[in-house]
Amino acid sequence: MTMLAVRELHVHLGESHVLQGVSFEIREGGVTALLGRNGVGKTTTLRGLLGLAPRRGSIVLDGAEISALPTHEVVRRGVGYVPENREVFAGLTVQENLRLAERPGGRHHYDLVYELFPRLKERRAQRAGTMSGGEQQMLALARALLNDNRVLLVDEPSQGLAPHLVADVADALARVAELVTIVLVEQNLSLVRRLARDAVVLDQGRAVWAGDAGELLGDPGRTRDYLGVGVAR
Ligand SMILES: Nc1ncnc2c1ncn2[C@@H]1O[C@H](COP(=O)(O)OP(=O)(O)OP(=O)(O)O)[C@@H](O)[C@H]1O
Repeated sequence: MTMLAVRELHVHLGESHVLQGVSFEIREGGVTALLGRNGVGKTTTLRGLLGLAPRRGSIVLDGAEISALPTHEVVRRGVGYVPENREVFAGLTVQENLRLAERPGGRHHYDLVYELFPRLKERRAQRAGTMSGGEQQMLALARALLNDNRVLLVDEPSQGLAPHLVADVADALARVAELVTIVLVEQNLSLVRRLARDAVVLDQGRAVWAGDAGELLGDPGRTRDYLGVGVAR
């Protein structure tokens, strides 16, 4: 089943026509990677889906058109966002960060979050800013999982993390992907290889390839042409 269908999405930022008619579909469940060279518009696509960037085009979430909705309404319909750089409140405790993320009127899945991330439970009284980067990334994911989300948009979760922390974050994302559909922007192709079932590639303001992530990453020519890198190990 299709969870998210994007048709002819356009975003202008300042003078730049960054997204020039992006179209793709995200299947329900698992991880779809949104890939492409630096600056191609991956973050802008996530922000456009959320209404954080002014957009034009069609965005259908689970059968309902959401492209004209304001951000808070898109979020209320079950689209969670884990932005780049984690953005946790460093001076607040883990528990306070989670409490601030509670979406009014919905259910809050503390049991799920603490089961998935026992370290957050152990550290619930600790200030977020004193935790490791990997733990902060888990807190950022936990904030999105606390609410009833159908889709999580996760931007560069491995950025700036030491390799052993990347492995922890990958384990967490793999478990989260059993519960909710994930759209993942990620430069670390070994992480993409491990987690993603499907992939969409952006280039020059459009989606230029979509299909099986393993097929893309298993093809050195395509990986080089689309992503500007050598073969992912
Ligand atoms: N506020 C802005 N005004 C004008 N141009 C912008 C603005 N924000 C981003 N851009 C440009 O839009 C393009 C897309 O940026 P975006 O961050 O979406 O790319 P990305 O694919 O996520 O890149 P990266 O892999 O480097 O994170 C870039 O060329 C960027 O310079």
